[in-house]
Amino acid sequence: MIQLIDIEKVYRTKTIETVALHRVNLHVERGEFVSIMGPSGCGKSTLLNIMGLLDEPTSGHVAIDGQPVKTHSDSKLAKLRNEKIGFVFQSYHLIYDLSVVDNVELPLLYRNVSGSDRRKRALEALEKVGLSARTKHFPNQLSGGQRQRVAIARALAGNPEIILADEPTGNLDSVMGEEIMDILLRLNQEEGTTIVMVTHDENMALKTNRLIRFFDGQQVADSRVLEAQI
Ligand SMILES: Nc1ncnc2c1ncn2[C@@H]1O[C@H](COP(=O)(O)OP(=O)(O)OP(=O)(O)O)[C@@H](O)[C@H]1O
Repeated sequence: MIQLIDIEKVYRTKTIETVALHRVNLHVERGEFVSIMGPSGCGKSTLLNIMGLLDEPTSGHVAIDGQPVKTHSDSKLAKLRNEKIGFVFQSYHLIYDLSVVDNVELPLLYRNVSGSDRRKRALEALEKVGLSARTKHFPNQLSGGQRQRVAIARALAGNPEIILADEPTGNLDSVMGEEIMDILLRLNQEEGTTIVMVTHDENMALKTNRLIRFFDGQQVADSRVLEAQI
């Protein structure tokens, strides 16, 4: 589904060159729930941004459904991102002046979905995350776990094939973190959504079906490769 081939990412400033990713080869298959772990600064967010077509590698290439995206125009990349990928971030990235349902509708505005259809899909997405009773609230009237559920509903409203989640439980206590994890597991198991999740929490990572560890910009372990060797 998403293939990273020989990815290298180097950040250059006037004085420093940082190799954030080095020779990364990774194929995320449809239906997988992959967790990515590794110490701070090892390149996890950089990896997720490249997978999500938010950033370009310095060399190597990304393919979605077997199609290399290297030669795509910015507008074609944006369309692909909007149609296939949902993003969930540690700090929710909600718009605090908009109600819950308006936040969830937002990505559909860019897809020319009619107003009534937008509302219907947003309400369906909010139902999936158990927030039907909070649609008219504003984000600052919600708990952290509820805000993250709004962010997941926003990702779901676009009906994405893949969700990329960067430490989705990082700001939450363990009970709320478990709730978010249960929602993601349900989406993966019942709806077949492919999920790639960066996490610092080993317990969360162990619930997913593939765990990849990074260190200094390189993959150092992949549970799927280990299983294949046993
Ligand atoms: N825009 C940038 N400019 C320069 N260096 C950067 C930039 N973004 C990231 N880096 C560097 O690239 C490396 C990887 O960063 P990245 O944010 O991907 O790590 P991470 O594993 O997600 O870290 P954390 O767990 O702390 O979020 C780090 O050394 C970081 O300082």
